Amino acid sequence: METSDFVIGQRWVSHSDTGLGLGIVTEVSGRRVTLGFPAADEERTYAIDNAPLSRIVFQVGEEIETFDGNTYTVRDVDDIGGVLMYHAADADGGLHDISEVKLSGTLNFSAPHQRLFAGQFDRNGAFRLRYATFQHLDRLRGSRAQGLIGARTQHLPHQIYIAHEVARRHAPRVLLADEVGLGKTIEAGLILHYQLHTGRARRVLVVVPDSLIHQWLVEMLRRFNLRFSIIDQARYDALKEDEDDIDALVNHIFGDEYSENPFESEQLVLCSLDFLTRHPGAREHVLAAPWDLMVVDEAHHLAWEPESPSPEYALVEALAERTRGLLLLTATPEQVGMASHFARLRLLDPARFHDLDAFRQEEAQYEALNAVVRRLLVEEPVRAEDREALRDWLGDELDALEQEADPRRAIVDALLDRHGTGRVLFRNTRAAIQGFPERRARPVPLPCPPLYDGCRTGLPGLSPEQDLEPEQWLAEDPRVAWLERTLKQLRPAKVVVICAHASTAMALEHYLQLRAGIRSAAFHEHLNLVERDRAAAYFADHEQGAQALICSEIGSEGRNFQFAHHLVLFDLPENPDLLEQRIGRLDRIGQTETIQIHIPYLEGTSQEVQYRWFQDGLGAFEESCAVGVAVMAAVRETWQQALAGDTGALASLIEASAHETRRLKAMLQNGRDALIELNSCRREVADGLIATIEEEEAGARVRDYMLQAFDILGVDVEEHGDHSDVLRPGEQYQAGHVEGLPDDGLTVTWSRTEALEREDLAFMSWEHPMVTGVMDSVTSSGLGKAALASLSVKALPPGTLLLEALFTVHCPAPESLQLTRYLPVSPLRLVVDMQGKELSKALPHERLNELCANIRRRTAQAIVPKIRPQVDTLVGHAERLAAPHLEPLKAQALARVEAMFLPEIRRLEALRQVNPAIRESEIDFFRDQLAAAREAIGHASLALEGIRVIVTA
Ligand SMILES: Nc1ncnc2c1ncn2[C@@H]1O[C@H](COP(=O)(O)OP(=O)(O)OP(=O)(O)O)[C@@H](O)[C@H]1O
Repeated sequence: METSDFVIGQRWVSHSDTGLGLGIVTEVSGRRVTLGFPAADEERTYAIDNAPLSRIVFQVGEEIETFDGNTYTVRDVDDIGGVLMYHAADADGGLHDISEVKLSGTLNFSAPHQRLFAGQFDRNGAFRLRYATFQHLDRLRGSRAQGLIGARTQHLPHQIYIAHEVARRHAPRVLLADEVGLGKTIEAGLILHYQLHTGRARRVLVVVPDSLIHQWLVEMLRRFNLRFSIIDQARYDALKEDEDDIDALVNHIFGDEYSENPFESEQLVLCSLDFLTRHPGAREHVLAAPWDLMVVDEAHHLAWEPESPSPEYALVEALAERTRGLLLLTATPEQVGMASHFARLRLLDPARFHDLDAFRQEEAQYEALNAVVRRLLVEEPVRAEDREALRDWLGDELDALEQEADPRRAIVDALLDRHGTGRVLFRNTRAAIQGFPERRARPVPLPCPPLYDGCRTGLPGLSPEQDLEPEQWLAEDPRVAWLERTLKQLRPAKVVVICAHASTAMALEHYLQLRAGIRSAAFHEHLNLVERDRAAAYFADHEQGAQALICSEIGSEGRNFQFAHHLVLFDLPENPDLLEQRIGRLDRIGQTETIQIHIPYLEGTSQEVQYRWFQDGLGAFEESCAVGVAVMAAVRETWQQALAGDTGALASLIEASAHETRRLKAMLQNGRDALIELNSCRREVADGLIATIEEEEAGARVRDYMLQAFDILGVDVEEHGDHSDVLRPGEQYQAGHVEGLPDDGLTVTWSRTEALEREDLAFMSWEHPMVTGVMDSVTSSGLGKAALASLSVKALPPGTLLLEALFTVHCPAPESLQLTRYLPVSPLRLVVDMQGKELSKALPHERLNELCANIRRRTAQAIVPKIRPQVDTLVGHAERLAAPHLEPLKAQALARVEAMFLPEIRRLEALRQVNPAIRESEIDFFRDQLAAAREAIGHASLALEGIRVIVTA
């Protein structure tokens, strides 16, 4: 009997809709046949003449599955009246007779030749796309640029360096402490993007102050295509409303207010620290949810004293213990003191930072350490006294480090880590980066009105309006009239006005808007998040927007106002780090002009003292002053006396502060800062990375690939500009393969430069979700897995069969091992003939693409059953020829795994010498990971991922 004659009970598959699974013939009537598809619970009727169906016949040695889930291996097949009877063995060798009627309705032809035999083959173009996809994946996964090419950002060396250095780590736990406005949010975004893109992390929690929620949300989406979900009170309120009465009753009985944990239902969560610490339910939920990576912005809020950690610190500590990756961001790490700074380092790496006193003593050694490190990097041979110092610092570990491929670098890294903050702290400064516009202080001394007679001095003198009615001070405080005048003079220039208190900001804004007719907006903690963002957006609007934004201190943190060049400090903060935060709103990447810092102060009051101290003692207006808090601690008493009105104290305050500033800066420059700088940006590495990224972006590789894919997947492309296109679903659109293409189309650019100028265009890079989605979809689906082509070349007689086979390395392993990092895709292409000769060099892929033609589907379907034995032989030849390629790939992967884990293990062993708190189990964790990875790599195999059967004509 011909296998194409339909008989009730036979199993067939639809090659136009493979998702239906394995069908069973239920009716044959006249010229029509009806099939049931149990897996899809569907029935379809076809015209017999052109039914897109292929008969499924399992061969001896193949595995079959029955509808009750049992599997068997076929030993023999009989045809009984057109319906097949399989004689098959179970796992114990017991033989069974199984009619094909009993076969499972789900069909999973993973092997390409099985797909071919089942009629599930594609055109040549799909096979080419599949091969191209594996090749690009392999190149991209092996590239140092991987994870760094998708962001809509400029390539700034200090950011690229940090992102690359941190994001590759198994457990990225660092303090990003660049000076204000140098792009810590962007660095964190790059690290997140990298970790998510490479599958190192899936669940991310970002914790920020209330006022920065929206900015983070927007920045992550527009720059990194990362869509975060905000969890706040509103989300909890909505949850409560959604719960029906029965839930409420159950929860009431079991004492659980919310049955759902919203932190578990989202992958990328953005949340305010304040909300988490205030809302006990949220606190419990966030701790119960698993996270791979956590980011805490403005981490200086995590105050800590040895006996009394703040609730914010305690919560972050609890989360930090449960989370592999942790990024803490602050421009002013020492704002609330040295102890808190140490405590944050401890959150990151408790094994290394376990003793505050020891940490303090280490700081005293930084100058000596720096001197040795510098010499080590440039001098040859190493001086005898330096060798001695190295032996002291590193002990026996020195011997192992000397065996490394680049021993000097390994020794320097170990020194920076074991005796500095090397691995965990990154800080870039304006001085090191250069190219920032200047900041100019414009003091405006004003007479103090009698109104403030009772509160000119001490801390109240910094904001004397606090205890008065707004009507009164608005009328009499000369800073108000000056502000009105100045804003009018500066019109239409945008001006950010910052004052310490919300009440001052509110009153001022009210006055400017209603009485002075100046378009302004207020930004303070009494506005809700939406109102704050509306105010910031109104201020940012170039044409219709506000001229002035009047902020309370919360506006001085994290926000981006670099489009403005004028800053008015309506009052001055107590803390020099807060001053730096305020100026940092304008002094940020993207600022194009000199920043004018207007400082109206009332003569003879605390305001004048504070102005003179900041200006003459610390020089903190015109330059970023990282030592401000340390100087403050040293001169605190004199500062308080000066604020209290003691003019003699003011002179000594300025002198002592200037002296201490110079001394600390010089000391840090030679010690701590120098060490941190060494570690924070290695320019030659950063430049190399940027060159690699730019090389990847140059040319039109990603566009060419996507055009190839769009052609197969039915997406219409219309040229839009030099680097941009409009994409629209076409008639043959295969929605399942293309993520995020709206029905009415999408305008995209393939150029980073254009993407930075035109935010309305989607930036298509190798890491855009649509591109990665297409690549994933091609490799994980059967698209292009099997193809049939004809070839006419004189050299080969007609009817000759060739096989172009594509293999990749497969290594099933728990996801947590992240083995794809070490074992690249490594696509292997072979071309074989029936004699088992390997012809890939003689017939390169591109040449075959030119020469091969598609075979009409009906003809192909008739050919396939006839050439089945030959195809099996060709596949056998290909597998035999491929096998020897596996071992070298495994060896390479093993070397990479060891290079990752062995230094990690050695480091913990070295740290344990000084820190008994490191448990053996912590070191065992890495040893176990290494052992598991070794074992998994041992089981890696080559898998046949695609075939093109070529028939010469
Ligand atoms: N590589 C980049 N390309 C384009 N814009 C950038 C880049 N890096 C930073 N920016 C922009 O510079 C500004 C400052 O960056 P960001 O907010 O990340 O700084 P920050 O160090 O977190 O600041 P702060 O200390 O105030 O929190 C932002 O407007 C950001 O969008």
